[in-house]
Amino acid sequence: MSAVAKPKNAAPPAAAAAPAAPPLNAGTPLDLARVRTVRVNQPAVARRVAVLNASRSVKKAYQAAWLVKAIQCMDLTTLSGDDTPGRVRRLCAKARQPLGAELLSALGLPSLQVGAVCVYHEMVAEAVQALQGSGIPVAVVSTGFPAGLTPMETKLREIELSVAAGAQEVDIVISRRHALTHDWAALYEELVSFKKACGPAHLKAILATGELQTLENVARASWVAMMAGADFIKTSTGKEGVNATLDVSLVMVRAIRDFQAETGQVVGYKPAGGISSAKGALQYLALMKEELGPRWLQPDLFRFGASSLLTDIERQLEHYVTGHYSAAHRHAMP
Ligand SMILES: O=C[C@H](O)COP(=O)(O)O
Repeated sequence: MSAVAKPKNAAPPAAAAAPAAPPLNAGTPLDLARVRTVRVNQPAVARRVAVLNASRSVKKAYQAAWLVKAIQCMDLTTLSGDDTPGRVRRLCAKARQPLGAELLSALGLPSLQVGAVCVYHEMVAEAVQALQGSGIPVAVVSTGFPAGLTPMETKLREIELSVAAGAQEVDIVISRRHALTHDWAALYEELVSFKKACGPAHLKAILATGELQTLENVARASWVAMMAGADFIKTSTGKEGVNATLDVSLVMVRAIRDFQAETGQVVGYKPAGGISSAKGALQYLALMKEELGPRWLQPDLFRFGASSLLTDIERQLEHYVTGHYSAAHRHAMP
């Protein structure tokens, strides 16, 4: 990077002190009557999303501060069949230092790191070792990710092995058929078993919303997952035809809001899949702030699941401090 100077007339992004993390979600008994009352007003969702899409995004120092927040809330991810220990080590180095030293200093930040590193089970031990001493947790995708069509026994063993290898967060996939056939009791039981197998690790429930057919199914599956003790609800694996969208996100965050109002339990949110632009990330941050409040802009309650988003954020931040865009390949992910 060419010499970077702090832009004039612009405050540097502030590094806010982290609030105390909420306890794990204890869940509730399955309340089928409550699940069945969940409705989604689709025209209202479309109107709200249109407003979000039309909103002018924040500029200059405010935008830089929000993009730094997006990095802090990122599950930096590699989920490829050709992942290697070397790639995972490079990803972990990036997780520890997501921005170059010069850029970091120009932003006035003493340090910065991502929310977590997300990998397949076979890469957990490598990631745990590479992140030692950083405080960055390792998240693992599990339970037959991405389709979730392996035997239950295998799924539970997979969770146990990953937690034993040091994963602190487990991103499980639900059996979509339970939501598609409205067998909410089966979905609840499955998730309760996953939660038990996680022990002290956080359970992040991937609903694979692009395969659930209706927003009502998304809303009801969100409720069942939270009743079963999910600490986060997550949209997608990144492998479905349709991944994270603002529509499903609105439905899911409103379920989180209502669940908290009715039970007192605080649940996090993770949109994932296809979020690769800084502009898109800003829309999600605005959604979280407006729908759930600033507490959901902290990494213990909000994460982006993304494999390539950091590249664009880095470019935008470099533009903020230098006034120039660099080539995307200069910020390529490992
Ligand atoms: O959970 C994370 C997703 O798999 C990442 O999806 P992406 O590669 O489209 O960013």
